[in-house]
Amino acid sequence: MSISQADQSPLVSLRDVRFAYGEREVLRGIDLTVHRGQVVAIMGGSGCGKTTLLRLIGGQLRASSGAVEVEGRDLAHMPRSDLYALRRRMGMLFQFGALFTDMTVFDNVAFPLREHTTLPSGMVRDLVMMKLQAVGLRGAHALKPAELSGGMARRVALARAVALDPMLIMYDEPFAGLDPISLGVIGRLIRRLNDALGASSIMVTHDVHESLLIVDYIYFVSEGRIVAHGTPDEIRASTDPFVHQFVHAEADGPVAFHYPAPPIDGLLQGRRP
Ligand SMILES: Nc1ncnc2c1ncn2[C@@H]1O[C@H](COP(=O)(O)OP(=O)(O)OP(=O)(O)O)[C@@H](O)[C@H]1O
Repeated sequence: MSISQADQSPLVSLRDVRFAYGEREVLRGIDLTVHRGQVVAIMGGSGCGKTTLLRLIGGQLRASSGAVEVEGRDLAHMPRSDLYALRRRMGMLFQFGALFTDMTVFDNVAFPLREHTTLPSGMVRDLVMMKLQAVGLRGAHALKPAELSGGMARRVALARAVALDPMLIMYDEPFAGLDPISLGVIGRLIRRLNDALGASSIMVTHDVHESLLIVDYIYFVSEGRIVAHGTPDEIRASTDPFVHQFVHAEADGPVAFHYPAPPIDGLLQGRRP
């Protein structure tokens, strides 16, 4: 990212954001910034609130307190019509990027264009083919999802997520279930599509190694709080125990491997808990 980009106001800014599902507080004061042009990763253990963060940024959920701003506008104070217009400029790739199984690859990618625009069919065709070309699957346009490998299906889901040329692309676990080669391909595509579209991207992921290769900045979330953040170089050099556990895939550390239990000694040799 160039210095001039960094100087601009952030595209996404969360300040002291709290959120609860009913009585259950999930986010407990989140501060997070995404600058224009950046690819940012949000990492953390299962259930720590990562997907909830994406939903807040996408305007599908409203913060209990604090501010969620996109392009400098607080989503909580935006008229509904403006929020819908804003959402159309966000691309989303949900967990496993489910495709419509009864539609061809072409129709899957064309879907958002047909839903949200009145473009003539010739232009829809050109746009779909350009997006499929960008993910290397123009030749697969007539196939059905069942005829694709997992990595190919994910690439189609990527093409669909960027069909409307979003300013912000959000990915929920884009690497889930992929083999190591497909994972590398998807990672590089996320970076390339971001840069080619002049967009910004946020991805929720467990894959720290792939993230370190492609992102500009990483936030670590634990128990609803940001516990560490930094550039890939800062994260690699970090001595923070939480970061260390993630980067070195250690089973135990601040994120416990064991569900809380009494010491095992008393359980062995036939003794009862
Ligand atoms: N609609 C809901 N109603 C009530 N609780 C919810 C709801 N959605 C999520 N939760 C709870 O909120 C917490 C955070 O969920 P979230 O999906 O944001 O976590 P996550 O970090 O994305 O998890 P994972 O990595 O496992 O997908 C979890 O404990 C979850 O059970």
